Amino acid sequence: MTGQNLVEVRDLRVSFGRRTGSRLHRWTGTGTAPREVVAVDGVSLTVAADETVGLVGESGSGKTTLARAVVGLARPDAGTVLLDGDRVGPVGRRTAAQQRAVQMVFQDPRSSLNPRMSVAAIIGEAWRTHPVSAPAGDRAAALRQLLDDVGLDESVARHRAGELSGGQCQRISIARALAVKPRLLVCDEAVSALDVSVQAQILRLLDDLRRRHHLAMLFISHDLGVVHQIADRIAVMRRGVLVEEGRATDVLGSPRHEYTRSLLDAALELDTEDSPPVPDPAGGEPMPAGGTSERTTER
Ligand SMILES: Nc1ncnc2c1ncn2[C@@H]1O[C@H](COP(=O)(O)OP(=O)(O)OP(=O)(O)O)[C@@H](O)[C@H]1O
Repeated sequence: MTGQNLVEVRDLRVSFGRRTGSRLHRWTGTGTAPREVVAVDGVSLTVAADETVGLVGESGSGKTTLARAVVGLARPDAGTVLLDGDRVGPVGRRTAAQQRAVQMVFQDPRSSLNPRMSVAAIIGEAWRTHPVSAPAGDRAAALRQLLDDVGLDESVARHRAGELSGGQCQRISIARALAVKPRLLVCDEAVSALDVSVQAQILRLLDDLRRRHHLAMLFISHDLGVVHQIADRIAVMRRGVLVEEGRATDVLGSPRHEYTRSLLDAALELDTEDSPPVPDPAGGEPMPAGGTSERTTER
């Protein structure tokens, strides 16, 4: 560990369908796992405090599995995840402080929140799970502040999650993560399920929050246009392997790996009709944002 690295992943390997009986490696498709799938194959990656690392790659390249291992939701076959230089295991083996330090924001904000719970109850539950982060004094004021931080009116606190729009739900997911005062936010396709205009708002919010709260971020997306807007560094994954990694401007401006070039070409070829253009860091044609994302309307 280099001192300022908050998270360091070393030679991580995660596979599925190998260890039968392991709940963490249970096949989640239909029928039985046909064969071993090596989702993450010897990946090393660091995220420094205050840094946003974008993790890109096509569907199935292993991004989510790597993220889940960082959060502690997937158990590696080999390799290590270090947090502040200390080796950390899966969730059950992490200290409360280690669990609190790494929070995840998922792709589908609606399914990651209980639709019957009020926003106040959702945040209250986060504080109950991690009491050390719960406000010592006025909880209502702390809740108002949290909602204000994510750009929501205090009246939202009374609403059930099921009554909110997709964009509002994602703001609540972010507020729930922030409530426990994490140091790393792992965002897994956190804007992919949102309408393009809402995507831009949530991206701005995340960028603003990470600066104000001095957060590090691992931002996962298959959409280079989106990652370009937020990442300081970009890591490119293909078939479980990290093929390229570097400063965002370098990776996007002069990609070294053929696969990165093909991702860039695909992004530039997309129909940009409803996507706000993103300036090309190399000074060339603008890159579309949100072009390859699934899109749903907010409600
Ligand atoms: N629970 C699981 N059981 C078996 N195989 C899995 C499981 N989760 C992921 N995989 C496999 O691991 C590989 C990597 O999947 P992963 O979801 O990590 O990729 P990804 O890059 O995040 O893709 P996507 O963007 O589509 O989510 C894929 O081949 C996938 O089918």
